Amino acid sequence: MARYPVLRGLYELDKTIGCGGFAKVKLATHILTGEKVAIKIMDKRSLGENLHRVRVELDALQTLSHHHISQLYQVLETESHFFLVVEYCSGGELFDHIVEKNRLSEKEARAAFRQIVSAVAYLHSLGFVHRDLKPENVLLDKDLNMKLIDFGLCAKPNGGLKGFLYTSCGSPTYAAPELVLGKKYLGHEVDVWSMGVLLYALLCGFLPFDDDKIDTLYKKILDGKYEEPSWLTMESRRLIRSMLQIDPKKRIRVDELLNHPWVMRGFREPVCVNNSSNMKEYDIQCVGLLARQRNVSPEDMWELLSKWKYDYNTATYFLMLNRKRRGLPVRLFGPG
Ligand SMILES: [NH3+]CCCOc1cc(-c2cn[nH]c2)ccc1C(=O)Nc1ccccc1
Repeated sequence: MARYPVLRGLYELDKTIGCGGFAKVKLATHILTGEKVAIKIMDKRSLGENLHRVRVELDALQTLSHHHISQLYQVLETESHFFLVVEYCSGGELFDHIVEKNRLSEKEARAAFRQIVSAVAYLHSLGFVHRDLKPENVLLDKDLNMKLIDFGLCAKPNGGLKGFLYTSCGSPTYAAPELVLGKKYLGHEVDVWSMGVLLYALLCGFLPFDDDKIDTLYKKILDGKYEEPSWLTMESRRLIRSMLQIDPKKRIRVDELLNHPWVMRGFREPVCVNNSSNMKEYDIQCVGLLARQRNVSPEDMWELLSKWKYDYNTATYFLMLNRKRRGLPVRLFGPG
């Protein structure tokens, strides 16, 4: 008997691939396409006052569509649970890749960092801030593309990016000084700080601020002093220093990162911001195939799909489109 009857006939659950505060993530197979997905399962009872965060995450994920952000495919809700069906990233966590390789070369770190900056700049351009950027929340797909995940702490300040935030959240190790001090802060500035910690981890293989005791860790963050290993080039040191500025007003901005000399080295183009994966465009082959499967006309199928309800049709369409874009044959299993 399926543990979650609502998924029966739609997804086949496999192993658990992640366990967080009030969510667990399981690997699953989308039955109609045979594609692997990740399903984030949240028990409403354990959510408590975090229930509003799920609404914020859903609002964000239903708006976002970017090559370097784990795509939302379907949302299911029962009396006791939320289920977020999202893009599976078979390459696992960036964190594990850094540990495995000890540290990345400047060239590898630059390629990864450009993709992360692209996703964060896109997020900010839509008025969202992530607030929990850390290597565990940057995953890799099978082509080693970066995929940002976990928008459970993201926020959409009402005043847009000028709007202050007050909730202290995210992981202390990557938290900006103003967050640690509990001051009001601007979300995009704390995301830049966290990206600085991320870049440092990519290039060094360890964290700039770390300590087992939380108050010593906070002191180190507020002091803003960290080791600069000998292998760091002057340009890398300068970029990291500009991101790990204690005073958020002195911190480099995301739009300055897009064409920063270090980010541009070896590349002709600045980081592309609206690298939207425009999954919501009409594809005659996928619409036709799904229409036949559902025994409706392509017009009626598109009429249904273009409401983007993030139901099983949305998931099936997005997954078919994914396969087609990877040059794989588009097919559906099952009757019809
Ligand atoms: N720290 C990551 C654990 C949870 O894993 C995911 C979470 C989301 C997610 C959560 N919220 N939004 C997206 C999307 C995908 C994955 C995933 O594919 N993880 C994984 C894959 C292979 C090996 C190990 C882990």
